[in-house]
Amino acid sequence: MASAHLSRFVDFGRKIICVGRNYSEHAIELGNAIPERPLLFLKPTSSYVEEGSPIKIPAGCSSLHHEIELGVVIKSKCSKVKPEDVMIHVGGFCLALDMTARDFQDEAKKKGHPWTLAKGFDTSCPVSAFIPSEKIMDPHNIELWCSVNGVARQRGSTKDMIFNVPTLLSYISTYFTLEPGDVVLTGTPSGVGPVKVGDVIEGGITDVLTMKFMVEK
Ligand SMILES: O=C([O-])CC(=O)C(=O)O
Ligand SMILES: [Mg+2]
Repeated sequence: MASAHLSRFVDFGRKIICVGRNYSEHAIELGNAIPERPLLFLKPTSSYVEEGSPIKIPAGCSSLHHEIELGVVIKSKCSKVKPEDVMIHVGGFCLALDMTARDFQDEAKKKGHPWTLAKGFDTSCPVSAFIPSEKIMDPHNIELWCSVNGVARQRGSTKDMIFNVPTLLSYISTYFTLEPGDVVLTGTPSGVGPVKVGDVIEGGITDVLTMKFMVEK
């Protein structure tokens, strides 16, 4: 698929598959165990929001958290692929925020309920412009950062991922057929925290791109 088409992954993508607790320091900061296998959950594509539109706090949420993450954009259909064969299905990347209603998630965790509402509400997946693969020579050696109102909150390197991108994609493809335009969010480094109405969240991949979102009611 031509990357001009792939650049509109937000319009035609079918799935957003997210990985949880893929950085030890983040798992620890929320009091969670380090996973033995990738922890997966989904967001609906209706959760996408692009720059120029705001992030909206979901009804009843009193603790909306930012989680800055590297997104991997799939360019070709594949299923049950080995780690060594999977990267040819990657068309590029994006920067994303896995916006999380932490209070909803905490309640769901206590009750053993799914995270769907905590992670999948409208505007829970702000994304940057598409980044062609050529711009990221090594997805395991990039620096992600996130600030709120100009104050640094998160800074981490993708070299600290517990499961690297080929391992994640191979594992995911064992259970879900990956399709063009699908996006895999690869987990967040430490430093997650709350935002409120009027805040400005900025994120970046050092030397590659930045993005900015306002938080509204
Ligand atoms: O909510 C969480 O802590 C799990 C998650 O999405 C992440 O680690 O990126
Ligand atoms: Mg996350």
